[in-house]
Amino acid sequence: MAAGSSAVWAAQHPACSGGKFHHLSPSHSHCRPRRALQTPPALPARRSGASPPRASLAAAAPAVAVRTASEEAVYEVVLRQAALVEAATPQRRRTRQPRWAEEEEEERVLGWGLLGDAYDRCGEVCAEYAKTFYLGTQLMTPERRKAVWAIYVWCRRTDELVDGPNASYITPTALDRWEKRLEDLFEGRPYDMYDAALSDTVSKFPVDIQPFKDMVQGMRLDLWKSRYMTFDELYLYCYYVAGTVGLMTVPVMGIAPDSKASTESVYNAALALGIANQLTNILRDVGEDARRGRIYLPLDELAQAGLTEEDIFRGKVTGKWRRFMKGQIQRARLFFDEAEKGVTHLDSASRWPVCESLATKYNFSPLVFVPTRNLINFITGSELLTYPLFGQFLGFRCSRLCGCTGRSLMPLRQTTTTTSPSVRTSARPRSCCRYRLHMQGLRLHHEPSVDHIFFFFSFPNPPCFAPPFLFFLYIISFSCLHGISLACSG
Ligand SMILES: CC(C)=CCC/C(C)=C/CC/C(C)=C/CC/C(C)=C/[C@@H]1[C@@H](COP(=O)(O)OP(=O)(O)O)[C@]1(C)CC/C=C(\C)CC/C=C(\C)CCC=C(C)C
Repeated sequence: MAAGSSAVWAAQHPACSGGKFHHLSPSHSHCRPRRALQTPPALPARRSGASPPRASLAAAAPAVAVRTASEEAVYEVVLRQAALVEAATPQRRRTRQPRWAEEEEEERVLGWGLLGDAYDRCGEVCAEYAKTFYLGTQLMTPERRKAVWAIYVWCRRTDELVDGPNASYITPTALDRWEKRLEDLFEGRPYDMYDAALSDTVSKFPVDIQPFKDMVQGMRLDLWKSRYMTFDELYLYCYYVAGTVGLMTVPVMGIAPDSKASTESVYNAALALGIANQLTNILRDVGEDARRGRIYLPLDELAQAGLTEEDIFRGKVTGKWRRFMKGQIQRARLFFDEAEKGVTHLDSASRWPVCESLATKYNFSPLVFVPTRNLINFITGSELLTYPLFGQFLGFRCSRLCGCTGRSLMPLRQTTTTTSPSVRTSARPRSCCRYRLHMQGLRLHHEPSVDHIFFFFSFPNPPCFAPPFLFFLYIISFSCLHGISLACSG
């Protein structure tokens, strides 16, 4: 499990190491492993040293390699999902029937009727919200592609509950209802077309409900929690809202039949990719979050760096801030490293969209990818880490705004719940600009903005002296080669 940073944290808090639930208190009840997490069924025997991220951490903090409370809790879900997959596909390493035969059969089952329509609708949503990802899924077998679409749509809708146009009306009760609806669809009682597609998916693939429930739990946190005292707390949040995506999708994407890696290690990598992405988003959005009164940074580490909440709110860039951010970036990199190791063990037809997710974050033209890692490089290199605090103030917007439409994915019924003022003010603020534009019915295209300039800083030794078209080629080849080498290796 990705845990590099936690080991660093544990190294700084030796009294708290040892996997004890040392920091749990009533005020941090979300950190308490829930019953479902504590008693997973049929766990496979735990291999010693089976948690790769620990190894990657060992370099950073060789003395400590013990899971923290959150990591323990998440690890249980990983084991549980891995066990489910192992049980469902005992012969996964054997050769399969030819791909064309699989595809023909899948098309026959999914290609027509109401279910076919439901999946097509999911595909349309993906194509609208996540174009590059959608294109990547075209390389998957039809059944897998459609299943990943269905999962994507459920995640997007869940996220939209607290991040969409009706976020201020969402209460814990509304999230409880959403979770009940999830349970129903897992039991074959879908509520609408999108649910029907997911219901079909979970009946065909060995997907555990726990990561889905955990994502809802992450949305619950967002309703009331705006501070994270330690990285352990933040880690759990990142698992809830992003690490879960990896656990949901790998059972669908499949592990390469000839892979020698343990199922568990592939799941650890998948988890790491989600966490790496979320940490990157957090570092990118420090300024935007601060303007909403939120700090998704470990406050104890902030204090150790000699920084206060006030410094964040003031957007003051100092030597202390840069040093602090470098540490945070280093941590995100460890998670990316961990994720990268797992990609080659995925079924070859499923690797592309993952490589896209690993290698790209913002597409500022239909052709050009900017690697996610390079968002991290950019945060490190560009004007020495000032962007997360100032970028948003200066009005830089990410081109992830591309491709949004004014259509909400939520049924009206789900979003008209009334709420108390306190809940209303604490609803998650991210991407609200995007949704404000949604509300105004505007369609956003590639925003010409200063953030394009930043891409100059986002590559090692950028050829800033080159003519623009050479630079253009440089970007394409850098991103594509990285993606291709990942997808083809192994
Ligand atoms: C193949 C593939 C990439 C599948 C993932 C498809 C899928 C189901 C995506 C759901 C994404 C989603 C809508 C989640 C809701 C919560 C949320 C918003 C999480 C954040 C994502 C998106 O960031 P973005 O910046 O685009 O979002 P905002 O505009 O800020 O709202 C997250 C950061 C989570 C993204 C998680 C991943 C990319 C993890 C994917 C992991 C795998 C596919 C496993 C890979 C396997 C190995 C072995 C490495």
